[in-house]
Amino acid sequence: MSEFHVRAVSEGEQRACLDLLSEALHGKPASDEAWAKMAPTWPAAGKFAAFDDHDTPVGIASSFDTELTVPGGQKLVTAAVDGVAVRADWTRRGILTAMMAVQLEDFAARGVPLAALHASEGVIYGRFGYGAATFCKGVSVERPRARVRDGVGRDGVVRLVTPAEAVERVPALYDRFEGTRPGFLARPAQWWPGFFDRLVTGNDGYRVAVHSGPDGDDGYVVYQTIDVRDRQAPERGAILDIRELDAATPRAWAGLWRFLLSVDLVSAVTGRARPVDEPIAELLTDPRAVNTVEVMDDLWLRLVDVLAALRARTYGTAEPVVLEVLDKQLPDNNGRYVVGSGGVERTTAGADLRLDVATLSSLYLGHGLFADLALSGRVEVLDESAVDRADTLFHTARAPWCGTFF
Ligand SMILES: CC(=O)SCCNC(=O)CCNC(=O)[C@H](O)C(C)(C)COP(=O)(O)OP(=O)(O)OC[C@H]1O[C@@H](n2cnc3c(N)ncnc32)[C@H](O)[C@@H]1OP(=O)(O)O
Repeated sequence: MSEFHVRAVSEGEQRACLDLLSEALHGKPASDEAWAKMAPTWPAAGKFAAFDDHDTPVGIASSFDTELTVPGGQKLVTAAVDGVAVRADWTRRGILTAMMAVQLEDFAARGVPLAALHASEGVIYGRFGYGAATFCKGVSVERPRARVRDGVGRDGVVRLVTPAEAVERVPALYDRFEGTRPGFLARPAQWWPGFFDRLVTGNDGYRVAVHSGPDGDDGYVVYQTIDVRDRQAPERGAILDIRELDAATPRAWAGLWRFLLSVDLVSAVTGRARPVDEPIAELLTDPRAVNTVEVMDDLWLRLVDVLAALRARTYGTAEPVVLEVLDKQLPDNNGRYVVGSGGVERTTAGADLRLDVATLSSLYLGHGLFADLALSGRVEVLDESAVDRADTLFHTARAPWCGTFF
């Protein structure tokens, strides 16, 4: 059987790695034209690959550095893992395991405290210390029933902008949203062309509307209408599907929703990746106009430097707890940590709760409860009274949400 070796990707090898990724995700190799556009956003830096005996890439693990907002508002450097694949004829031979090991060691050596990704399947990344840390919901709002409460969302102005204007304005606008929620991901310059620009300048009919309040532009929405009318049911109207909706203020948020629900010939406004606690029903006179159609994991997080990550976030008010953390891949993280409102230290005191790094990573941004994970055995309880304290310490007022695909 052929062997493989894992090493950093060199200049000139990126295109073969991208083709490998596209094929594993059942896409097509990039055309010369597509690659010319893509190349500047797909640098060799941050990429590790597995190569066969002929130095042909058979696995890829790519990432770029950005920042993630943690509870309390601090932004932590985060490796966003944006492309992982193994060629179909090389799977289940340990290539992903080997690439993850090299990648995590690289993050740790560079002092990157967090890593994050969106998982193609729920069973892949837990073994490497990642836990589902933010969730999102899919909603469908029945437009004929949806009346926005009087006086809400009327303070500003919403205007449709051209794709060129959206490409120019929205990145700066997006920077105004920093710190609004735990899980918020900064979008570096290399992110925009491949995701936002391609979407709004492409042929799928995406429209962009910008909200302006007293301090200027303060929110935007990207949406697409899908016309499902036919001769038998001309009254059905189109589906207006939200791809992104972000706002710097509650007023801008309400104004954008009021606008979306005012678009004519629309039967339903849908969104696939909204925050789980987005209060759409509260905006309407009939809360039953809103249907939650699914709740999905969103961002998977991995604490790479447990002490630095625990120290970076704030906590609720409760007596401290001692957490014992187990980390197979990065054993420097193994040990006990006393976590309290006043800060976090390593400790030799006895543990109250024992958990692996994937479980801690999924709780870190404020999603979920220690109590629930204790029920499933993912948190081992050594002191019963510590469970409530840990939940009070880690709770966040707003549900964590990422909202950026990469
Ligand atoms: C962040 C992102 O980019 S998400 C996108 C991830 N990529 C994809 O989904 C593309 C298609 N799939 C693939 O390319 C590959 O199957 C990968 C990358 C998911 C897995 O690569 P492999 O080299 O096969 O993984 P590896 O051999 O190291 O497996 C490690 C363990 O995980 C398990 N595993 C890996 N992938 C899967 C899977 N999709 N389903 C179930 N178990 C899996 C293996 O069985 C193995 O378990 P074991 O240690 O108990 O034997």
